[in-house]
Amino acid sequence: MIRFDEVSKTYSRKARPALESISLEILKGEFVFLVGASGSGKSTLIRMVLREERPTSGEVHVLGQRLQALPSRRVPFFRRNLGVVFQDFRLLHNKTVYENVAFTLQVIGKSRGFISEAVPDVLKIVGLAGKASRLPHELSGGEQQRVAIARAVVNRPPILLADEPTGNLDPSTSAGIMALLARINEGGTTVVMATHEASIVDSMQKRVVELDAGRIMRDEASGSYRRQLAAYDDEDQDADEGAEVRA
Ligand SMILES: Nc1ncnc2c1ncn2[C@@H]1O[C@H](COP(=O)(O)OP(=O)(O)OP(=O)(O)O)[C@@H](O)[C@H]1O
Repeated sequence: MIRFDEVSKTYSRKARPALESISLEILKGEFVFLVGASGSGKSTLIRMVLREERPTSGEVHVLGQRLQALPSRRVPFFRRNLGVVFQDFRLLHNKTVYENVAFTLQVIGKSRGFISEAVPDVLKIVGLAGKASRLPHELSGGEQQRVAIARAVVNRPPILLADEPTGNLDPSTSAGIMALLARINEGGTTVVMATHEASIVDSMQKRVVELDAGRIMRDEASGSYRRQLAAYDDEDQDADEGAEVRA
């Protein structure tokens, strides 16, 4: 689904690389958390999947396509396969909930008949069936994020990318958004989500890829926000525990 082969990205020659020799494979149907300190490269990695950024070296493959080989004119078509959700929702403020979701389908040329079925269906899935004619400012933050998710998945993309989707929400609203993302994932959509929120990662027990200064320092199939100490039986245990407490 998504493959990074030795990918490095340096934004400017003076800066240290934002990503350094990243090799990573994400399979169909996985739910993957990207975690790591601010500036560790999570958003850069997501932008590379979208082909908003290109690697300085290495190769990115998404849905069987080598992105470096993709001509610019084909990028918009390629992006139809990717739903994207951000921390700040990015809704069209002068359009209703219905229109926000329908707009995505209009842009890609879907028929009126298709739109009039698909939009109510997806609004039901995200729990907003009764709020189709509201404007974004008439909704709570959690509801606005549900509209953004509806818009991202209405065309049933195989991949959903979420960059800190709960960053502006309180914990109970975030839990609802996570339940929704989990349900979308159970429907077969591959989900890649960058987050700083330990409690969310800990509660889901999904794959965790941790970045540190542009490198992968941990990739666990079912992990927590922080590395869990293994039950060592050698004498290094005390030293390791000390390091963990300081971290
Ligand atoms: N467009 C850009 N131009 C120059 N440098 C950039 C650009 N975008 C990111 N960087 C740098 O690349 C590094 C990684 O940034 P990135 O935004 O990918 O990290 P992040 O893990 O998503 O951080 P955060 O959690 O704060 O969103 C940082 O050092 C950042 O300053």
